Formats: sequence, structure tokens, C-alpha cells
Amino acid sequence: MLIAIPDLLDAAALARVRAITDAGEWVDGNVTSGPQAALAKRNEQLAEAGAAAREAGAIILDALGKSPLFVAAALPLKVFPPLFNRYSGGQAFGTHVDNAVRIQRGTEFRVRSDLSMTVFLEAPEAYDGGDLLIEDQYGVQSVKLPAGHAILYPSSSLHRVEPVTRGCRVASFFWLQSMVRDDGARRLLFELDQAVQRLGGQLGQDDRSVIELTGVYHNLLRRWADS
Ligand SMILES: O=C(O)CCC(=O)C(=O)O
Ligand SMILES: [Fe+2]
Repeated sequence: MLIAIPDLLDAAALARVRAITDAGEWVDGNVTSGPQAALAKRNEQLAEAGAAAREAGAIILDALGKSPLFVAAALPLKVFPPLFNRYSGGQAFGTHVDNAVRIQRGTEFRVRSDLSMTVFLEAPEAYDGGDLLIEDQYGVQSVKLPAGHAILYPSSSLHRVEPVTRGCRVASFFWLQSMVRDDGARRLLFELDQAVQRLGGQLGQDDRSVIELTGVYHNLLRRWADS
């Protein structure tokens, strides 16, 4: 399931992230790649352990925690510290699959990548190409969103970034481990959650059926969640 998170960053947060990342130290993107991804990947990345990635990453993590849509869709357990990349001058990232387990360098922190996320940090009009193409069970989905918007997609999918032929595409990208490992189960919970929220808005949160359905949601989550 692909889920767009509109306006994950508001204008002020986006401006702060860009001010920090633009002034940061950018290095060859292949510093974090395995040998297969290295063949496919041509971009730049903000130095992973640097202050810029940490500070800008903290703004993104804060925004994630405040987004009810993100929390409902991802049911996050552990989030890898956000990384930042940029593509220009024909750079691209060919078809690849993300590693199943990500270990934060120099630490014990490890995340099973259930979900991958890209937060777009540049206006789509400012660059040509750079679409994120994600192969899911319904075909190839093409994603290019306004700055501050994000896309959440299964880490199990093959995906790629098309060459950027004008301007510069800047993004944050990272992986997360969900409390609910199975994509199908997570999707059912999300659909149930969204429908119950809507029903609660129409019938009132004290409606008996709304309360019972909320109970069904939590009891399913209790069955399926790791913590
Ligand atoms: O730049 C992107 O949107 C995705 C990057 C990506 O797929 C990766 O680094 O594994
Ligand atoms: Fe990827």
C-alpha cells in the first residue's frame, strides 16, 4: 500500500530543514550502499553522522510524531534516523530493493525495514525527472509530490528514481519498522481506523457502534502488534 502524507512539513519546518541541509556537507551517495545498490545509485547524500543530518532529521521525526495520518498508516515502532539525498545533472537511482535490516553505524540500533519513506524537499516545478517509481501489485506507481509532502511505501517493493535532467531534487529518505509487520494486516487496520474515525465524526464518539468498532480495532492491534 502506498500512502501519501500531504503537508508532513509545514512551510516553516520545510524552510528550516532546507536551510540546514543546504549548508551541510554532501558526499557521494554510495557511502551507504551495498554492492548491488551501488551499481544503480548516482546521487549525493548528506554526511550520515553529521550535525546537519541530525538536526534536520530531528525536525522530520518531530513532524512524523505529530501526523495522525502517518501514525495510523505506519503504526511505527522504530524509525531509522532520516537521511537526505539530492540528484541533479542526470543523476538517478536505478531499480533496487532496500536492505531488510538497517543498522545505524557505530550503534546497536537496528531497524527491520517494513516501510520506506521519501519526504520531498524541493518544489516539483523546480526540477525535471526525479519521479519515484514504485512497483506494487497493481503495477508501477509514479510519485512526485510537492515540497513538504511524503510517501510511505512497502520496503519490499522494487523502486527507482528517474534521472533528474533539470534543477535539483532534494529529499529525505529513511526506513521504519512497524508494530505490524505484515503489509496486508497493517492495511486492514488503517482502513478500519479511517472508516471508524469518519463514522465517529458522523454519529458521535459516544455512539455504541463506534465504541464497539473502536474496540475491534484495538483488539486486532493487540493481536498483531509487536512492541
Ligand atoms: O530518493 C528517493 O526517493 C529514494 C531513495 C532510495 O530508494 C534509497 O535510498 O534506497
Ligand atoms: Fe530505496
